[in-house]
Amino acid sequence: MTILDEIITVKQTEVRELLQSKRKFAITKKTHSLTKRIAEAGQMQIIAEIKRASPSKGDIQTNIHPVEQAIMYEKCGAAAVSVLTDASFFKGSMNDLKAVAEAVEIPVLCKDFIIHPIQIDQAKAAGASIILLIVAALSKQQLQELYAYATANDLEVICEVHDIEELSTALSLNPAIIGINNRNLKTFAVTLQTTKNIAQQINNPNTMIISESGIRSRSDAMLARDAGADAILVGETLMQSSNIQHTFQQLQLDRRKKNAR
Ligand SMILES: O=P(O)(O)OC[C@@H](O)[C@@H](O)c1c[nH]c2ccccc12
Repeated sequence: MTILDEIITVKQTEVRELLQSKRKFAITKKTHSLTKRIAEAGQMQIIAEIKRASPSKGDIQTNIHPVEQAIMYEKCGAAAVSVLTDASFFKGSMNDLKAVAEAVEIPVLCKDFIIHPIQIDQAKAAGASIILLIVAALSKQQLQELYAYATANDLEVICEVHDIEELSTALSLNPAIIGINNRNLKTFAVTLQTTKNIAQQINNPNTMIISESGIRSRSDAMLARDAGADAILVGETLMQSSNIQHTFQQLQLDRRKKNAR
């Protein structure tokens, strides 16, 4: 059993409990657009993550205050804040997301393992503007249904892929945003080569590409940018930084010209 299988088993239990609880989630919440921010930006954008711990790294930073961290990210020019809401493996919570979404004016990404529409209702009610759908964690049908459900609810979706096969599944949705995860969620192996290999296969110049995971330095950011990334998603490096502003400056780069992919 891979770690991804383990996580999905826990999610199935969480979904069952949510459904049994008959909790109702608020349906009206204004959302902010990540695609708009990316389209209007001259620089490659940074999506900055709140991540206390992870299954691959254990504790990363357990005593930060999510709201203060998110406000700092916003001040430094983050395009969006990603909040890990999974409790069992990442020590996050939906309350973190809610508190962050109330405190910032930029879009907030609910970073979780979504397998059921009720999690989308919950994320939206907590203030998320964007959700993540992990192709490796879903059947084709689940992916299609969840994608349609989220977009019908005015949420933006990052369709996350790790290999070419997952990319072709994702592309069948004609998604606005593809997230290329440099970390294999089954083995935890990280290589930025993944962004390069996969981005090459994305021919639609309007599809936004986010390079996710393992970005530590300016040269990593350059590699992602040169591979065609419109944005990078950075967790650990920012969570462990003693000077977030400086780390942002290191990672901020001008965009490559469109069509140069
Ligand atoms: O901390 P990193 O290596 O900068 O990675 C951030 C982000 O990409 C990573 O947290 C992530 C990407 N996809 C995910 C899916 C589930 C959980 C976590 C993730």
